[in-house]
Amino acid sequence: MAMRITPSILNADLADLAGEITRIPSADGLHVDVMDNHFVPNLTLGLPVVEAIQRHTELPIDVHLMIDDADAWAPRYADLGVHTVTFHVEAARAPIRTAREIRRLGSRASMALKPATPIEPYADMLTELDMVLLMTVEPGFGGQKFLDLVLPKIRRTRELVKATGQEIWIQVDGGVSLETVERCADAGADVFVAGTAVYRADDPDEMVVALRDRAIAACGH
Ligand SMILES: O=C(CO)[C@H](O)[C@H](O)COP(=O)(O)O
Repeated sequence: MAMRITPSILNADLADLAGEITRIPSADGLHVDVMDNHFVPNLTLGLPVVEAIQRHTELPIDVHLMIDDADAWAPRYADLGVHTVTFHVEAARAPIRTAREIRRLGSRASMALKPATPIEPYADMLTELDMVLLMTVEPGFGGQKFLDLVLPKIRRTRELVKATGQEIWIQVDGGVSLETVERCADAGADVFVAGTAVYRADDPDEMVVALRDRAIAACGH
């Protein structure tokens, strides 16, 4: 199974995004956190900045919407032609319709769950998704401590994904580091968002490679 590292730019130098992106050529994608100061208590960037980032990288862009009214906004990001659009189930009134709309517009559809949101109620809609994002911190800020309590949910999600017979990626986001990546991979994750670990490293690209190597070594599924 492929293990993918998608660094989050949240902890990069946001005033030099174009430069920061060039520091991670080995990444499998670029994770862009969109926050609205309503769904989460933090504010980052929106459509115009994502559009600008697209002009500066060939990396697949993975937009993580931490915003209210996900049903209305998610298609606007898919319309930009990004690789993946992730919306939070807690912010969506019609998650199946929204996932279908993202796919119809040509992006991969992904749904995120906060640490306390269970996966079981959404088992039947997994086939509408290309990826499930399991938050391993409360969404809103980089640099938080990884929540071990999410590990059983990663295992359960892997079981449910296996049962679909489809290739649905499981992404983890928050506190992912050289210390925690193995636990996530062993539990069943295959896409890893890392912000602080990558952008606070002396050599961010070396850290991307090291994280992926550890994930591959620990993959227990
Ligand atoms: O979605 C996020 C916060 O809501 C970030 O992507 C995440 O926290 C990554 O940062 P770090 O690796 O520093 O935890």
